[in-house]
Amino acid sequence: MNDIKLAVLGSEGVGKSALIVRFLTRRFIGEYASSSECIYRKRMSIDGKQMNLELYDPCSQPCEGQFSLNEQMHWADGFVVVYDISDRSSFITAQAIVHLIRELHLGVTKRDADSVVFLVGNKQDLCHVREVSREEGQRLAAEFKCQFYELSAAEHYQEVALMFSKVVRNTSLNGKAKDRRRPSGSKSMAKLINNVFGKRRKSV
Ligand SMILES: Nc1nc2c(ncn2[C@@H]2O[C@H](COP(=O)(O)OP(=O)(O)OP(=O)(O)O)[C@@H](O)[C@H]2O)c(=O)[nH]1
Repeated sequence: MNDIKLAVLGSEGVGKSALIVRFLTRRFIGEYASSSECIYRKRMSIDGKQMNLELYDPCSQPCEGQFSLNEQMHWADGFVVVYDISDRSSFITAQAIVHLIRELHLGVTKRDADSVVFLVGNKQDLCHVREVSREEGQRLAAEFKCQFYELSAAEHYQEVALMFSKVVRNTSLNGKAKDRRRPSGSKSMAKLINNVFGKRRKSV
């Protein structure tokens, strides 16, 4: 599996764009337009293998032609679910998203119960106003079989890059395992859905 599609999900203002931009450009930019959704593209090498990565960054405000959550679930091979450690309500939203990802069944979407989900507590630099403990994050991740990270898009580049590289690697390995046991067809259906929705693409 050389084409990897990742959806970065979470409630408004948790730092989804900040994490993606940090990963793609190494920079932290304070403010990001949140009125449009984007698919960013990047070619990267993992274990000596070239990968075509697409990263979906949804917009929190309603915008034209927006992916519904269900469409996001169909589209993506792997998920990064983000919350803000200084905002409990964002943790509750992250919990609901992870639950939804795990709930949808094989056959309904291209994913199955084993799809790769990383749970990320962002804004670790705001730990003095923390509302969600690291242990709560770890517990949620363990319950839903996710990998767990606490990060700061504002302060960490290496950790953010490592996290994204791991999601890509794990998603690629997971896809290979699925390809071996899955009858052909579901992949082309996913591609069709992607073409029909014809998302705007950005290259960084
Ligand atoms: N202190 C701190 N602020 C951050 C961090 N990451 C993002 N922010 C800030 O949080 C705000 C929201 O960041 P965005 O990246 O736009 O969040 P988003 O989840 O993409 O938001 P929407 O596009 O509205 O859904 C901005 O003011 C960022 O500067 C972080 O790690 N630490």
